[in-house]
Amino acid sequence: MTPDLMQAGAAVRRRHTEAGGSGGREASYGRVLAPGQVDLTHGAILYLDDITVSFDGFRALNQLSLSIGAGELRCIIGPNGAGKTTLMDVITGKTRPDAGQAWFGSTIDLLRLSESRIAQAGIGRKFQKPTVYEQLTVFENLELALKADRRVRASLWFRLGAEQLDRIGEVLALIHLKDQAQRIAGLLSHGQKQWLEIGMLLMQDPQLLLLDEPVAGMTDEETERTAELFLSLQGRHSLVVVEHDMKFIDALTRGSGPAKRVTVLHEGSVLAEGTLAEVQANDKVVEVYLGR
Ligand SMILES: Nc1ncnc2c1ncn2[C@@H]1O[C@H](COP(=O)(O)OP(=O)(O)OP(=O)(O)O)[C@@H](O)[C@H]1O
Repeated sequence: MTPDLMQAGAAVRRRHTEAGGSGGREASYGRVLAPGQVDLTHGAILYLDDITVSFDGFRALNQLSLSIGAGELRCIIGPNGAGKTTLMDVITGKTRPDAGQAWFGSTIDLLRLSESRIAQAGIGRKFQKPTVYEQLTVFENLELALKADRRVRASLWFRLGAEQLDRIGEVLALIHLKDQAQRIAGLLSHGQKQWLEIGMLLMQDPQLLLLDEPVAGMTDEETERTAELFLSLQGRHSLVVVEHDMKFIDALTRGSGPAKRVTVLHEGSVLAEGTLAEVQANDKVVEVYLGR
């Protein structure tokens, strides 16, 4: 972690202690119980510092440090075995690192939380394969995702109100499935199933979305529409997209809004970071990845 961010984080925790909280890691843990409250005072939604993960002595992640800004859309690329999936696993609590720190905002210590707490805190993950409920309609899938949200369950006793119906309508429009709301999900194309699953994640309004190879198996047109969808989400959500498809990365990083950064992983560490053009022009990147 950069010294200024470390100091800033420590100051926030100190202020909390002085205000009567328990302070330190316990304070971070306590904050997770108030969903939706991620401290973005310092601009970063995710901060990983010096993360190492070993499997039988092999370092899948090797002192990896990474910072994602609030509202940012970040692409992560890297050759097979670079550590991309392991990185996602650390962020979501599936894999515990041997060393390092992982913060969600300035105050939520991810290494202290279970996988389900991390999801509740506002980190949603989309795996490569869509896992929608094939027998249910598109609408019912979204409805179920909404009901899986503890906040909604507690307040609505499982009955959808106007606000929730509006939210489902909004997400249906975002994922280009408004006309398909009553269609059985099993009949959707592969790309549409992927969008539906992204929609299901969106129903829970995660602040950080992790997307693992979201366009694998999509047609060119579906890939293009997925890029549009992600670009429309930036700002409201922060997105980390792991992808091999360079055309898709190109579409994402060319889109409107602030310049998008691409991070290149290699052998468990960050090899390069910059705009797509910058990393493509980087000799080390060409050697280990793009030139293969
Ligand atoms: N549970 C595990 N046990 C042993 N080795 C593992 C385990 N998980 C990952 N690895 C190894 O760690 C390295 C990084 O794997 P990881 O799956 O994170 O890479 P990746 O960048 O996602 O690769 P790909 O693009 O092929 O999905 C690989 O060499 C992999 O074989």
